[in-house]
Amino acid sequence: MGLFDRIKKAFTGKDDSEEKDLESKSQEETTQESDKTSETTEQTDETDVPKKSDEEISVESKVDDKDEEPVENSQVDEISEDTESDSSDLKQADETEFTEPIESSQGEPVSEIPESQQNETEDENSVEEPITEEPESKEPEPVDEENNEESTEDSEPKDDLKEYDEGLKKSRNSFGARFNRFLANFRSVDEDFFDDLEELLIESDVGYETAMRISDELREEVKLENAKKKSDVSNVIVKKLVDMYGEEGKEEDNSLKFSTDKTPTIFLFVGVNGAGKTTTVGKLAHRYQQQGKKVLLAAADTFRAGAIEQLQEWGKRDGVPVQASKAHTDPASVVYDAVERAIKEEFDVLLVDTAGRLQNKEGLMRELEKIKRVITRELPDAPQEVLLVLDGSTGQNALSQAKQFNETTKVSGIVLTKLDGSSQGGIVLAIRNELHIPVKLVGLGEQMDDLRDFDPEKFIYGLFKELIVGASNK
Ligand SMILES: Nc1nc2c(ncn2[C@@H]2O[C@H](COP(=O)(O)OP(=O)(O)OP(=O)(O)O)[C@@H](O)[C@H]2O)c(=O)[nH]1
Repeated sequence: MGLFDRIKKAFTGKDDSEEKDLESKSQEETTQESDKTSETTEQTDETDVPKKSDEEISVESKVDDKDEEPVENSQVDEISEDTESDSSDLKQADETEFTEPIESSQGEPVSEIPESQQNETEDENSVEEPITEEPESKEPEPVDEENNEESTEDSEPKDDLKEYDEGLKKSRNSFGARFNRFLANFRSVDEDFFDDLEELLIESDVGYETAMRISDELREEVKLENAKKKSDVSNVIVKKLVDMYGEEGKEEDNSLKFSTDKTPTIFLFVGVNGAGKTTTVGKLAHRYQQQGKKVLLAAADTFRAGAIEQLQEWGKRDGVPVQASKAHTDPASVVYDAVERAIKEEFDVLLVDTAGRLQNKEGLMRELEKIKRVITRELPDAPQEVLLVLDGSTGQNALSQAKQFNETTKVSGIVLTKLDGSSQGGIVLAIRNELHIPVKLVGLGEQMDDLRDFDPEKFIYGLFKELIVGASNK
């Protein structure tokens, strides 16, 4: 069973093949009924349906012809080579102070989907209905600074599925609206159909290569599945997207690696400034601290003014110590001190926050290499993870940043942040299909517990919910 059918079965209780069986059964029954009652008409050719409904669209013969398909390069977003200029756009975000209420309790993963949720999903709009903006979720009430501790204890843990569902609402609406506009324009599956489909996919950040691959494979599939109605075509497209994603990720291990002996586990966080490194370090420290682990943070961004204080602020909120030095100290020496301390004082986890920007790109990459060498010299199995933090809302820039970082600093996993924002979501498909670096964590908000282990099935459901469930309401 492909990923699409697995997700559909988990969330609606039935998969496509069962639906098709049901459909053909009911069609058979209807035919038998009409045979009995019909007094006159004898249908000689079963495929020749005399009256086509408005929705039906013909698959033209040229669908076959792959070579003739025009590929418009101009549709492809230019991928910026310069991470420093990418990051300058994000600079403003640095200034944000952490004034949000502190929420606590790491949500534990839920394996079962609550029944109430299943029923709810079955009532969702079908794909042919425009997906209207869902109402924004209610902002959490601000919490009085002095009462933080009390509310931390009282707050309910968020469950994973709900977090994915709520966190991906904007991305889902944006993809859904785009997809509906695309479907609304269609009358037939011809060359224009494939041009528009490629445009839709590229705009949704799935990446150029992936968009072309999906488009090519769909030519065959639309024919094979004999997709004529809009709902059939839509189903084939979403199924293809999801199944291809499942296929590409078969060998992928999304779990975080830990030290296998008594030595501390070290995670090194890299990425351009503003991507969300410090926030992710703060969120993860909170998680491990809540699990009873002894956590140390290292402030190895000694370049950006305010970066050390920002991490120290997180340390205070999390109740964990921060190894820091004065601004402009050699970051490798801060990391050396942190590793020594982590070993000596038997910390379980050391999280290292690094600079997102130096005078130039080469300098940054050299610095990251030096930090890694210092760690490995002290603890040969560390760092257990080099996590590249990418801002999910920067689309294709995130992909080019990942390529650059991976060339110089071997990245073991990706943290995709700000998926609760205006991300198109497709970047997750592009990362898997084009980079093959596993996404390990996702940021679904700014609060302390808005960091989740990446769960591909919940992510895909969160992103395509209406389209997957809608496909069962054909
Ligand atoms: N909505 C949302 N905002 C996030 C998320 N993760 C981080 N942010 C915000 O993004 C902004 C930048 O985050 P930082 O953690 O300072 O980024 P950084 O990579 O450490 O930046 P430098 O320290 O300059 O290298 C802050 O305002 C964070 O609150 C997320 O998952 N969702």
